[in-house]
Amino acid sequence: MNVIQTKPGTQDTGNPLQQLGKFGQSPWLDFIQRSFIENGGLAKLVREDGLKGVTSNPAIFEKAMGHGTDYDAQFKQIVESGNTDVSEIYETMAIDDIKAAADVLKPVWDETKGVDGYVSLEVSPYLGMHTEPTIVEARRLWKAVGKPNLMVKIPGTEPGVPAIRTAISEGINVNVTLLFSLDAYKAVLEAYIAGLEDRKAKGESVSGIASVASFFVSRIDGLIDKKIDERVKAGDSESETLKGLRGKVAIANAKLAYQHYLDVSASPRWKALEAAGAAPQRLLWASTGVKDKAYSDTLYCDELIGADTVNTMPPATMDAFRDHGVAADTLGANMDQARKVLAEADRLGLDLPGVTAKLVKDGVDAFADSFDALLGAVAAKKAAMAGDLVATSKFSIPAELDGKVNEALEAWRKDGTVRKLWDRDASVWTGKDEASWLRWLDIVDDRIAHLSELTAFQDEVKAKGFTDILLLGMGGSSLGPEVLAETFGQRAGFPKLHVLDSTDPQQVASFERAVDLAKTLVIVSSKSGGTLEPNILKAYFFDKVKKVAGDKAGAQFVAVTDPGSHMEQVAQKDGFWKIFHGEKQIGGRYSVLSNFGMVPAAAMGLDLKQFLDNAERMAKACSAATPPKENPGVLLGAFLGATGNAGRDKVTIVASPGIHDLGAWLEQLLAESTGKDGKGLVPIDGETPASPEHYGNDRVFAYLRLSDSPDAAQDAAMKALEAAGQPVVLISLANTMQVAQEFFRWEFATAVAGSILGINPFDQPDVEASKIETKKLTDAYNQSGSLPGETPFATDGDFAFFADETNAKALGQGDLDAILKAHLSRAKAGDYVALLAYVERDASTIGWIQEARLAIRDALHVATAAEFGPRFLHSTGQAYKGGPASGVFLQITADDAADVAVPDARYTFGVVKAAQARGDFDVLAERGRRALRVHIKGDLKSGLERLGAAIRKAVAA
Ligand SMILES: O=C(CO)[C@@H](O)[C@H](O)[C@H](O)[C@H](O)COP(=O)(O)O
Ligand SMILES: O=C[C@H](O)COP(=O)(O)O
Repeated sequence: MNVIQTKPGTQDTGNPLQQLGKFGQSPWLDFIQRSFIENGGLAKLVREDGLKGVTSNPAIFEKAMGHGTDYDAQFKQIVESGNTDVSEIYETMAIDDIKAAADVLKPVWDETKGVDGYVSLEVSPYLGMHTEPTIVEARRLWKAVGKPNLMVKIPGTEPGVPAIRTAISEGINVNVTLLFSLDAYKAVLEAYIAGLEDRKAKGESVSGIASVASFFVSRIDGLIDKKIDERVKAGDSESETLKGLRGKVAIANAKLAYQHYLDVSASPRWKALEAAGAAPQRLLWASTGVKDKAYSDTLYCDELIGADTVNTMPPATMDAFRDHGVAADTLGANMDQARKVLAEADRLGLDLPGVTAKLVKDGVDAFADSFDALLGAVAAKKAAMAGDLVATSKFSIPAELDGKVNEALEAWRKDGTVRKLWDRDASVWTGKDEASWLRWLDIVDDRIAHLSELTAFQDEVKAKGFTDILLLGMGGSSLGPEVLAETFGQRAGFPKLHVLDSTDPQQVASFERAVDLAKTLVIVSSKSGGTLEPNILKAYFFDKVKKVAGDKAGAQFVAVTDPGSHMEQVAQKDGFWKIFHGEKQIGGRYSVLSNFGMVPAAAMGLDLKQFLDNAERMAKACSAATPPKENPGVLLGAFLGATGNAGRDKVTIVASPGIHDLGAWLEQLLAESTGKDGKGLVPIDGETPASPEHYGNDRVFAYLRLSDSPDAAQDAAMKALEAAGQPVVLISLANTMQVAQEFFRWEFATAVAGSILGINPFDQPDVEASKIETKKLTDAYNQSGSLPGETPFATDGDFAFFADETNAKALGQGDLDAILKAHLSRAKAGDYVALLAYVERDASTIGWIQEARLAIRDALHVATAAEFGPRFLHSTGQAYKGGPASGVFLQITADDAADVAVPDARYTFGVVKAAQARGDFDVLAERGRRALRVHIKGDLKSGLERLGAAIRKAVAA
């Protein structure tokens, strides 16, 4: 704005700007910028040119804040003062500008007794089409600025009109923006009058309330002239008349609006309000910068000067008008000519109503676009300033996919879907019950608010001197805690966390041996409280602890469960030390930042404040106000969703050794959330990365890299994959505490990907199916003392092979080698092979399954999953049964060397595990999946060795 210069010698006679006052028009400035206020530029205009007001809009703030360094100092201070989201940053800075400008203009307000001296601040452009939120926002801004010379800008759209009436009736000064048509203006003036009448009816004063109606000018000519030019170019027979209308329609339209103002001002209805002290709602000419260089640059000033009006001019227009504008009473003149112009425009079919309707819509959209750009710039600046305080993501996407990801991001921006998501709008997904599953969005704030309960528990656990914590749970209730245990290890002065999520009798016995039950805190973790595994595991360990602690066993038990669950009743009956509640509106796989993760985190001695602050940082980065391209959760979700839709549905997770277990948690989040209705993402965790030729074109790679201790081989492999054109997202965590950020980022991304894939990411229909089949089998066992008989379709020594009829037919009657060859050779490009082992999960079985899966991957170039039952049933099991039918499944069961009894039940852990394997297999078969079960009799170790050799042989060329 320092381009504005007062011409020497104009002070005495008054330059054109100064002369406007003589004709009853107030010049306002359509511009705001911090440096311009701070360097005295604004005050100078007031002092020297008689400037009487300032208007701002989202586009103006975008220009001010989105570029340059004016706001850097305050920006830094806000970012450093705590966790803020981008809209809070924008608003703090915008409100400070508005307040500062209001202070500069306050003397004008005083002198003119509230006629002039206003500064306008617009409600969020995202609200333009919603009445109630607009009212709420107008009240909020009015209060936040707290200056008598503020005007809140509200769009004069159909939904805006009732908001204007309410705001006026509440004594809020209103600048009505985005007015293009006479009809819209009439409705707005009516709302103003009705708002004042409402006050009067309530016995409240109507004086001291100010309003302007911002009627946009140049944009109308912009569209009409374009139509004219097209018609002329096409050789329209009325070309000459059409050309004569260029640059005339907008002014004629404005003149008619002014006539309406005059008519209404003379009406008895208005006179009554005026007598009671009401001020008129003046017409303000906006959009007065000339767009067509062929016109005089003061066109929309010179022609629109009249009493009781305002012209808000962009800086360049103000400079031009000061320099060579002509101040004269023009607005009421040549009315016949104006009417003629409009009649001609109508006759020639230029469709002014259609043009103004389009301009309203375009105007709302354009302000939203500007706001997106502004918030995007704020977000980018914030991210740069945060450095590695927030884990970063970098995408490497081949061109053909990049377009699809960008399309998804742009669609999310245009449709305001991030805001809809945060508004819990189920239409983001399938429009079913999704809104009831979104409490995870604000659970971090909730836990921070209740931090003292968790830290008190932490202190008590420490004081009690437990040596171990045994957490019993499945899926969402165990995998989050497992990440904590694996990532952070034992903390000084606190017990060691062990997570048991198996019904394998050997595994149960191993865990029992690993802890000193007299000094162990047992956390029973089940959201529903009805899941079979945690219930029988609780029964087992409660019995065992009773043996060492007698009646005081309950004092070593804590339950984490949803309010009113069966587990809560059990815990109450058995006198558990504590019961922590989960949130019913959070599904298990989204529960890690609720008590399901935070209670074990507290017990193991994690710094909860630091952990939750980290999670909050990411939650803020993913906020409703952060546009998709800067929103880490949306970026990742769009990447996963759009590439998934393009056939790259195997999400291959590679994580640095220090955070390796994140993959197990991610598997359940992605697979359970998206793998349904025959669609979805199939997570591939723990596959050691290989050179590019080992992969097909059905993959995307997510590399979670711990910057302080990366793995060189992983780095090299991922670089090679990027170079080979595989889509890769590199997520860099500065330290292990940032796993808290990844929990939130990936939850958000999964919800976004679910929307793009067109599924409900919050149900798990196919997990339930397996549970039902398992229950049938355990019920049968309880009645008869044995599981229903089954006959293998083939046997080979210690191996027995089971399958449904269709699979059995496809696999034939051969020996181990032949059957495995027949089965594994069914895996073609784009398929995946999943090994599902129902055996103890320990170093040696993990080593075995890894070796087997890598042999398959390297020979067949297909994705592989290496899973242990029953834990995967609460995780990837959903996608295997409900997701894309591209899986080839090899289920591995074995005789149990020793079984373990379940208290008060006829069945044993071994029976439960067998029922789970069979139940799941039945559902896989029923879904037409390619599935084979191989049962190992006798010694497990040698059986696995032989099976491994057969697998390698089967896939060898
Ligand atoms: O509405 C007001 C003032 O009330 C203005 O700030 C208004 O937004 C601006 O004049 C226009 O957006 C500028 O229009 P244009 O030059 O982009 O056509
Ligand atoms: O992912 C959730 C598992 O199916 C366990 O459910 P739960 O927490 O209700 O026991």
